[in-house]
Amino acid sequence: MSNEPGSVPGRRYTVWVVGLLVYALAVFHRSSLAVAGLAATDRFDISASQLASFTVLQLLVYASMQIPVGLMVDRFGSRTVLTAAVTVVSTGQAAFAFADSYALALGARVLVGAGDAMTFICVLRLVTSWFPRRQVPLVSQLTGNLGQLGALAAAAPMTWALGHLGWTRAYLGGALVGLVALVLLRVLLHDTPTQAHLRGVPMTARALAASLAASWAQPGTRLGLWVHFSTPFSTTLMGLLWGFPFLVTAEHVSAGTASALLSLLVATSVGYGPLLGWLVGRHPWHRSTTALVIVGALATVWALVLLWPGDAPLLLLVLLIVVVGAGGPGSMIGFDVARTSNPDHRTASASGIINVGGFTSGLLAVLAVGAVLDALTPGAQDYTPEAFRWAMATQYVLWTLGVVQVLRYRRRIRSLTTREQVAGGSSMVDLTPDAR
Ligand SMILES: N[C@@H](Cc1c[nH]cn1)C(=O)NCC(=O)O
Repeated sequence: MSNEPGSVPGRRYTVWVVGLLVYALAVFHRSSLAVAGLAATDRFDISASQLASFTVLQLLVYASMQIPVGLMVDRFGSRTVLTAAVTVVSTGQAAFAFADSYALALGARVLVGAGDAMTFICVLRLVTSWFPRRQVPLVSQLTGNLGQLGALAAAAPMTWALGHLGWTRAYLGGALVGLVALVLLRVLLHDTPTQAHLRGVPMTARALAASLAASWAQPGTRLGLWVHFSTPFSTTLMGLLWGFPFLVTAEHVSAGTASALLSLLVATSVGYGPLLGWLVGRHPWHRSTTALVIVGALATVWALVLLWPGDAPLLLLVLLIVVVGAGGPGSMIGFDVARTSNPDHRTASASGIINVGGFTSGLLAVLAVGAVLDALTPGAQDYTPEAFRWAMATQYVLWTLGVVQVLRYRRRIRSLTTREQVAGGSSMVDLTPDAR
């Protein structure tokens, strides 16, 4: 019944918009270093790999917190965890504003990663509680995609703020937006149409482990994890760290064109939402096929760019960006598979398991590219186009692993469910010994 709150359409959208704004703010903080690389190198007197360590550490903290955060959301509800999220991310960003050493700045990025890690799963849980079941795939897609607008706010406006207001005021300004978000969420956001706070039952460590094991035992949770692993890392790689240097150094486009291409990446990523949300809601049996098509398109367009003799033409780079933009939205399919494979009281912890996938593959991709670049240009000041091509080609290792696992778990789930069951909104498998 909690999924059919038909009498509250107005409040439903208010809650969703507030949740979406808080998520977009988290994405803003997550991405706010992308345009500040040179300023950060100067301020903390650090090398390129120390600069990359900010992003790596942030992703590591994010990925490692997903399962505890999922359990926290199922136990304490989205409103409470979102309040903690905004407080922690804003404190981290304020600390980053005043940090004057590499060590302090790293500590601040840990807080930013931790607060960010607590946000998205809360908002997905709100969508499940407030929207009718049939609308959940589309609204979840729109949440993930529109939230990326936070990355756009972190591009040009942050460049302007850094240039005109200076480091401390630019980052502090971002942190202060958190106060507005806190007021909005305390006043307007309730966990469900009937409860301000949705509390799960207190559980012992043993019961928590059993609940996680039950989610993990569902083949749909594992399928969702591998869908989320395979689809988004190209987008992360390009959007968070290596996109700009790859386009400028390996493809010889100007800094302005590279910035425009990276803004296009965010814009296209937002644009895929309605199409994928509709496809997933309409053809749930083919969710994994949709994800595999996206991975196939990514692998193909990257092959064209990397094998192109000399610099790829601008049109091909635009195509690359448009296809890479589908990775983030494609990963949302993973959350949908996990949602329909688990009961409502485990939705958030199942989402936490899923979210580990894409942030682990993103982290591995960022590290692999850095490692190959360093190995192929030891001691060199500038990376060569050749080194960049080999570095970007490491993505094929992750795609191969992801596709093998997606095929494996989809075969399993398809042998244990029927098309009718999945079309009816459930891919949950009865795993009790009697049922097998
Ligand atoms: N894949 C993202 C969401 C997304 C949607 N479109 C582009 N990206 C995801 O898993 N998000 C989790 C988060 O915390 O951002």
